[in-house]
Amino acid sequence: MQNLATQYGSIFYIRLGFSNCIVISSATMANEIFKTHDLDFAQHPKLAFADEIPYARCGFFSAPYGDYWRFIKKLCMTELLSPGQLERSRVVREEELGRFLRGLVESGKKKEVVNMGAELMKLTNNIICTMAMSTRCSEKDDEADKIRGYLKIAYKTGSKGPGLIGDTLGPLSRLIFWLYGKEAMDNLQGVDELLERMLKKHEDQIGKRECEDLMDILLKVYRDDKAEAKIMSRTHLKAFLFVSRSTVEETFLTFGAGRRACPGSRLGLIMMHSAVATMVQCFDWKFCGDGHNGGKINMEVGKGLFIHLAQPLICLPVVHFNPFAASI
Ligand code: HEM
Repeated sequence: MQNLATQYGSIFYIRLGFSNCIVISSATMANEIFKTHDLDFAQHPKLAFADEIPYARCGFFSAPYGDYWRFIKKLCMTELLSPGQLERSRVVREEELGRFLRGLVESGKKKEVVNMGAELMKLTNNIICTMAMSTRCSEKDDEADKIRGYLKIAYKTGSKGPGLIGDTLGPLSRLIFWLYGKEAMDNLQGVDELLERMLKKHEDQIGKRECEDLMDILLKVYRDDKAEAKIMSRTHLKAFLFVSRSTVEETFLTFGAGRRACPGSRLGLIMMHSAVATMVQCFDWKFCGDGHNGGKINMEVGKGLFIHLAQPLICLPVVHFNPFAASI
């Protein structure tokens, strides 16, 4: 895209399969799109199999710009991801970060290399799952294992076809759905049953939990008799909880902009800053990966829905400040 922009300028039109796209690459144009014409671009393209796959239209990202989207956005900004809720869930992040740090210190002491992508993914998943439903994704219990399994399959099948957005595939989408649709549907059926069980468990414990998680807050809203809350069905509720993960992209609009900008940007930055600060403050890093260029990190991007390195980032943490020294 960058090469094309150098050739064709800061605004150009491109066809991706059957989809029409406009690529913008200047601050002035971005301002024009996200401020002056924000409303015209507030509609996200729907997922390729939105009509077949349950949840596809009920999630936040794929929700059409309208009453439900406005309601969930308000709920995010005032409750779920509000500064107050982020402050209340600080202890969750501290605990998980401590666990992450302890693991790295142990690996450093044993001179064991670490797959950083996998460790950071585990850290983020654990934080988000605990904040959302008081369940750690990497615990050895049944539910956590299942969540991890479903997410893995969702990413895998999503990157093959069902996760495609817009009408990129045109009439071919029927063929792709025939190939991969069943896998996606079976997986979502499993997610649905699991979330239903977890919702029931949470419903039984309403008012008993000391620190409310996102599922508690959503359930309270769902059970509220006021008209606005009725927009939310049980499927909406589950779609919202089947949270998407994000990786960090280094652009000026990392979190998008305008009304569809990322509502989790504050939480994303908090998690990223504290993880990076911990890694820099406590360790020197020795890069040990294979498949890289003369000892340099290979920045080639892997295939899939989210931006990630094609080759795993394998490093040896060399401890230079051990915060647990007194207790270990
Ligand atoms: C560093 C981490 C993150 C990055 C780089 C990121 C980036 C983005 C981007 C680029 C968008 C699309 C904006 C657009 O379409 O214009 C987005 C949307 C979204 N993000 Fe994030 N995000 C991050 C973390 C999070 C977190 C932690 C959450 C929630 C827990 C979250 C929830 C969402 C939701 C719900 C949307 C859809 C908003 C809508 O459609 O109105 N994100 N994010």
